Amino acid sequence: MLLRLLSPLTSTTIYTSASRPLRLQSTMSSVKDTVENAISSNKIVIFSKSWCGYSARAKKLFQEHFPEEKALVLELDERDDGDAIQDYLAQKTGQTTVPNVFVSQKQVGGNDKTQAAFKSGELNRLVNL
Ligand SMILES: N[C@@H](CCC(=O)N[C@@H](CS)C(=O)NCC(=O)O)C(=O)O
Repeated sequence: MLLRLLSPLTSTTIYTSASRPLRLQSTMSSVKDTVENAISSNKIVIFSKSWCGYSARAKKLFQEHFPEEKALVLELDERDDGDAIQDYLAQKTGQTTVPNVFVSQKQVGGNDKTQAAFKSGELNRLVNL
């Protein structure tokens, strides 16, 4: 990359290769916006995959125990930006798997942690913040 940029014979390559990071950058910032807006504008956000059993159990917990609260569910396998959202969440939270649950802007975690937070009363506390 550096050699290409320094070579006077590859000026067209300079433009081609320079446009790629710019496009990547704008994709990354719109994914960041998508995730951060979802979290800041919704009390309950579940980053999920439609075929995932752990995601299904987390979604069911909220439907059963907090039916009055409407959770925002993003099914990452059904979106073009799903992989990029998963990568961004990994960067943000250190968690690479779905579901990735947020309540009142706080990351709760995957299904196991969400079930544990429900049992301990922490989930109820966060929902009612
Ligand atoms: N212990 C985790 C397990 C989550 C898990 O294994 N999720 C799978 C999908 S069901 C996953 O994210 N696999 C990697 C992927 O789909 O990229 C939890 O309770 O949430």
